[in-house]
Amino acid sequence: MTSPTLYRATILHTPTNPFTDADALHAHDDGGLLVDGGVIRAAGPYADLRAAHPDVPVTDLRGGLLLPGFIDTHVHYPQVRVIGGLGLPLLDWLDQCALPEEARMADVAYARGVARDFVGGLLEAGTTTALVFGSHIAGAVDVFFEEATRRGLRAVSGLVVSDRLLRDELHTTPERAYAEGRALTLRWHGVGRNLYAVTPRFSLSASEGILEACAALMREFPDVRFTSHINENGREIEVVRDLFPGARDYLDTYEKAGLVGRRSVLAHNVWPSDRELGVMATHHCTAAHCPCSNSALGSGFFPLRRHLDAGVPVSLGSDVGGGTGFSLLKEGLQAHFMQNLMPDGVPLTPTHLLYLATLAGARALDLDGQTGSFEVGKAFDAVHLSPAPGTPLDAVFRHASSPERALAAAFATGTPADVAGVWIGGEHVHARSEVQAV
Ligand SMILES: Nc1nc2[nH]cnc2c(=O)[nH]1
Ligand SMILES: [Zn+2]
Repeated sequence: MTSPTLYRATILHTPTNPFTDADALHAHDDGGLLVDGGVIRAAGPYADLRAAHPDVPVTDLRGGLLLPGFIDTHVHYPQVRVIGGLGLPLLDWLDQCALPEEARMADVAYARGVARDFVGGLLEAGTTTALVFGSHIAGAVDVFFEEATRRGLRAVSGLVVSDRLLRDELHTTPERAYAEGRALTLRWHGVGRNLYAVTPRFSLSASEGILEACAALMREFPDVRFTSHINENGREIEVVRDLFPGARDYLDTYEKAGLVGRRSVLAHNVWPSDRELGVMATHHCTAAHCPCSNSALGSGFFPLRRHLDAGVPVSLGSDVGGGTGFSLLKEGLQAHFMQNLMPDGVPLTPTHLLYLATLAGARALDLDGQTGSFEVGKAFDAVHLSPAPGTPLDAVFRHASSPERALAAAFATGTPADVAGVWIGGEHVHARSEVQAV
């Protein structure tokens, strides 16, 4: 475990939900966090903490912003190398870009390289916890958890299962899905920072039999998480309707199997019915909003206001590789743009964006007792944004009239190049390599 450290920085976090609490943003120009054993033991003005703990070594992070580590609630590990397949709608993009690459994960050596690229990409973007769509290949899921463990990421992931309409190499059977999922759960769930997520790809590629196998796993391991896709694209929704003639709607395909609960995260939900929103709210099931992906694949505008009015929790996802990169700053900005462009959009402030990128994700994963904000008793999961001198963001930071103004600029123009350091459970898991001036 790490020794006690006092972090000094401009600190911002949202210990509550700004969609329901006008005072959700907590900002300290010269704040302090006392961290011991990876856990935040005290928080407040730096001067007060220094006076109370005069002998503890100080890590001075002034000149930037210290935020809770970002929480990406929808991202695909095998797709990191196919980011950028722009201009195709979902089902064509899957056929032409994503699925051929996902089939390559049968080669474990290849999967190892992909896992390194993927976990490195998350950490460099400031993501400290991620709900990760694993691979259809069990060996490649092991490789992912090994790499997440090596780098210290908080990973929630599992075997992706499908038994129709993808490619033969990616199909399994309900029996094998259950057996491999069970073995992976026993190997990884609750081991270190890892948690297991039962993950049927989407109802289009999942028979009732395989959804039932997923449900059997969840009954056996009631604290695993559940994730899948829903209501992303018009054509996809039509096919699901044809495949499940007895279902009331898309959500019903998961609901009938007993897969919708407070530890369920459904990605996209661009085209929900009122019934679906009502059921998601009743079960505290989260919608993971992936605005860059929705734009890149032309999926549509996420009806955030309808989700909020119905009481459905919403978090953010990068959806790499349908999405365009790992930065949740960029996802926040794109969410803001899209709401601005909608007739009934929700005006999103920097405080909303910070919440969506942090505590909302922790709540979606039922990890808000451990991460998502800087409250005493939580793990020290943090991202230090400190732009390189001479960049426009550096100029804004140096002249910002308030921490909130600097936060707005971080969402507007920040990138992984501005992530100077990342901590998970008090461990310094990423430090930006400084480019030498020539
Ligand atoms: N965006 C996205 N949607 C999906 N629906 C089923 N699989 C996928 C995927 O890989 N990406
Ligand atoms: Zn996805």
